[in-house]
Amino acid sequence: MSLARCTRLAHTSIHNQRKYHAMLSSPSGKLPDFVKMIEVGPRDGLQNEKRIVPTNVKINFINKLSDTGLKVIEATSFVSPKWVPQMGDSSDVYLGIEKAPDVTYPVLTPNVKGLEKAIEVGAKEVAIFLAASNTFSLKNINCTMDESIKRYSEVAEMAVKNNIKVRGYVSCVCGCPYEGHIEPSAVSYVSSKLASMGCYEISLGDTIGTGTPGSTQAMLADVIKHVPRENLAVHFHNTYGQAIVNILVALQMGINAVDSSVAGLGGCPYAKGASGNISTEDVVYMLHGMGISTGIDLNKLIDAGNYISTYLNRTNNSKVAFAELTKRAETLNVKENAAPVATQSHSNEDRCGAGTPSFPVGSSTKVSKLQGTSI
Ligand SMILES: CC(C)(COP(=O)([O-])OP(=O)([O-])OC[C@H]1O[C@@H](n2cnc3c(N)ncnc32)[C@H](O)[C@@H]1OP(=O)([O-])[O-])[C@@H](O)C(=O)NCCC(=O)NCCSC(=O)C[C@@](C)(O)CC(=O)[O-]
Repeated sequence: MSLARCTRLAHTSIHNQRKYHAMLSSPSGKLPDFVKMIEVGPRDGLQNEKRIVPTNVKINFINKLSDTGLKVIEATSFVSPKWVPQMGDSSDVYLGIEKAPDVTYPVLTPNVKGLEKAIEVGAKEVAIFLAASNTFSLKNINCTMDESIKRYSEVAEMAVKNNIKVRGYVSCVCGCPYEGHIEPSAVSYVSSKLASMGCYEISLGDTIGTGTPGSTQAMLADVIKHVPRENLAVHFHNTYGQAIVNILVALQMGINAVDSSVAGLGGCPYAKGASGNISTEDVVYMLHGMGISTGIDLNKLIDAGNYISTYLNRTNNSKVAFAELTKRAETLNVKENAAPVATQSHSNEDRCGAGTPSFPVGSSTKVSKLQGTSI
C-alpha cells in the first residue's frame, strides 16, 4: 500500500508519520518499515465459539480476508473434535477456501494424527503449540511440557520431510491462567526447543492478556538472547487492554511480525476468562499511522470483520472498525432507521452472551450497504 493511502486511512499526514516513526524508534533500534500481519481470526477467533459456525460461513470469511492484502491467514486447526468441536470441519474448510497464490494458510496440528490430516488436504504450513506452563500444557493438550516437546519433535520432523513449513507457538508467555507468573526463562527454554525443531518463526502468545509493557519487555529481552528477533512474532490477547501498547514495545525491540484477529475475535477454550486477540484493524491503523506499511487495505479488513461479527451477532471489538462503521452509517444516513448503536464490550461474558448486538443492529441490507464504503 502506498504511503499516501496509508495516510488517508490513518488520518495522519505523511510528514507526521515520518516524524512519529523516527520519534518512536527506540535507542536500541529503528522501528520496522514493514510489519507482517498474521491473521488468526478463522482459527483462534472462532475456536472458542460455542455454537458451531457453518462451514460455508468460515469459507466466506477466509475468502474475504484473502482479498484484503493479508499474506498469512491461519485457516483452521486439525485438533481433536472431541476437544474443540468448532474445528471439526477443518478438512472441508481448508479444501473449500479459494487459495490466493501469494497467501499462506497455516493450520494448527497438535500431533501426528493432525499432521496426517493436514497433509491429506495439501496444507503447505502447519503450526505446533507448546506452553511455558506445565499446567496449561496438561489442560490444553493433555500432556506435560516435556511430553509435548517430544510429541512436537516428531510432528516437526515429519512436516519437514514432507516439505511443509513449521511455525511454533508458545502459550502463557506473560502469565498462566493456572500458575500465575511465568518466568521469562521458561519462555526462552520453550522457544529454543521450537527453534531447534526447525520452526521458521515462533509466535509468543500472551494467552490471557495480562502482559504489560514492562513484563513484555522483560520477557522479550530474555527470549531474544536465545532466538533471533527476526524469527519471532508476538500474539497478544487484549483481556486487560494492554495488547496494542505491548505490540509497540515489541516493534521497538525489533520484532516485525504480529498475530491478530479481525474484530478482536478469539479466546482459548482452555484459558478461562481470556478474551479475544487484539483486533487486526486496530493494529493496522496504528502501524499505518506510524508510517509502517502492511500491504493491507483497512477498508476491506473492516468489511471482513463486519461480516463475521454480523454473522455471530456480536459487538465488533475493534475500536477502529467500530468508529469507521459509525462514520459510514452517518454518511449513508441510515442511522435513524437502525436500532441504537451497540456500546463496545470487552468482557468474555458479553462476547459469548447471545443477543449482544453486532454493528450495526438492523437488517442485512443495511449491513451490506455499509460494506466497502470508503473511509
Ligand atoms: C492433543 C489432543 C488431541 C490430545 O488429546 P487426547 O485425548 O490425549 O488424545 P488421544 O490420542 O487419546 O485421542 C482422543 C480422541 O481424539 C482423536 N484425535 C486425537 N488427535 C486428533 C486429531 N489431531 N484430529 C482428530 N482427532 C484426533 C483420537 O482419535 C481419539 O478419538 P477416539 O478414539 O476417542 O474416537 C487434544 O488435547 C487436542 O486436540 N487439544 C487441542 C486443544 C486446542 O485446540 N486448543 C486451542 C489451540 S492452542 C491456543 O489457542 C493458543 C494459541 C496457539 O492461540 C497461542 C496463545 O494464545 O497462547
